[in-house]
Amino acid sequence: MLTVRAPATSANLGSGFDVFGVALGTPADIVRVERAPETTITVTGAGSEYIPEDPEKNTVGAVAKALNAPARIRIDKGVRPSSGLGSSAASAAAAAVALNALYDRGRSREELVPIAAEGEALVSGEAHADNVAPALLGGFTVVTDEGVTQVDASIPVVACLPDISVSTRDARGVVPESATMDDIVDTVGNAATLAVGMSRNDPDLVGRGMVDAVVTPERTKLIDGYDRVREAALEAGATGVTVSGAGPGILAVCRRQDQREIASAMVDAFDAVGVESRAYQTAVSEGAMLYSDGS
Ligand SMILES: Nc1ncnc2c1ncn2[C@@H]1O[C@H](COP(=O)(O)OP(=O)(O)O)[C@@H](O)[C@H]1O
Ligand SMILES: N[C@@H](CCOP(=O)(O)O)C(=O)O
Repeated sequence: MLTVRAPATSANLGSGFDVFGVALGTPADIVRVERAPETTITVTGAGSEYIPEDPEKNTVGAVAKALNAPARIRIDKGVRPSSGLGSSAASAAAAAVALNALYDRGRSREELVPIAAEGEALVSGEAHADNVAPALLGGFTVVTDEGVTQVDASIPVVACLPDISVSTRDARGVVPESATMDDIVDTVGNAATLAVGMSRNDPDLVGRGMVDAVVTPERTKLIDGYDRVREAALEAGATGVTVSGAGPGILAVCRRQDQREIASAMVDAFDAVGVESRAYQTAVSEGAMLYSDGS
């Protein structure tokens, strides 16, 4: 049996829609695999009641099919589905690493990115790889049609997850089909600033580069209390705040000393609009880890 832990991820970071992503230290999914004649899946943990165990409908089933690696797969969810924290991607990335090792497929982590993205196509309609790339490679990743660029980074963040659900498929439905040239120029500048900030481990530059006037404003309408929570986080010292992935999670970038206060300000702000939430005080961290061979 092989066990893999794959982390939650936060995609987009505002200015990098469908391109940027980071691996988070917590939460994470744990996936265990054993060889079997046919793929079977069991799911326990956070939000497992909303996750299909049918291999045709679960992201890990798509990965097992793509690697031609049938297995008994057990998923222990730490990342709640429809969270904006790459829940479906965490399972897919973990399964890709585990099944690649179980069947000695010899694929590199980079080669596993499009395979894990097959799972995303299954649940959100498009094989966007901006969650599976950081879940597999760790740090900060830039995904384009030409491939993936990765840098290790260690930026403190608070990921605040309200007790509401927004499906990635629905949130992709509100993405505008076009943008003005002014907005495109601003977005390129912000994205470049953010990427430099990641490579320097500079929370100020990263926060400044998270601003996006194209996709994010449409998605914040789906999150009760977003403006209030964002203001509260900025007042408590966050250097930048945006929607995590497709939402409803909200990501605040910060300096380590401000992290605790930001977490409590965000939870209080959601509370003030009648929404329960939980805040993860974490950081940009490493990718999927192959834990053990218990056989
Ligand atoms: N292994 C899995 N983990 C989480 N969600 C899964 C998995 N397999 C299929 N799903 C489905 O994917 C959807 C959640 O994915 P998505 O909307 O992209 O949310 P998230 O942003 O948390 O990844 C839910 O409908 C869920 O049932
Ligand atoms: N780029 C995608 C990312 C979705 O992330 P998720 O964590 O919400 O699945 C998008 O913005 O649609």
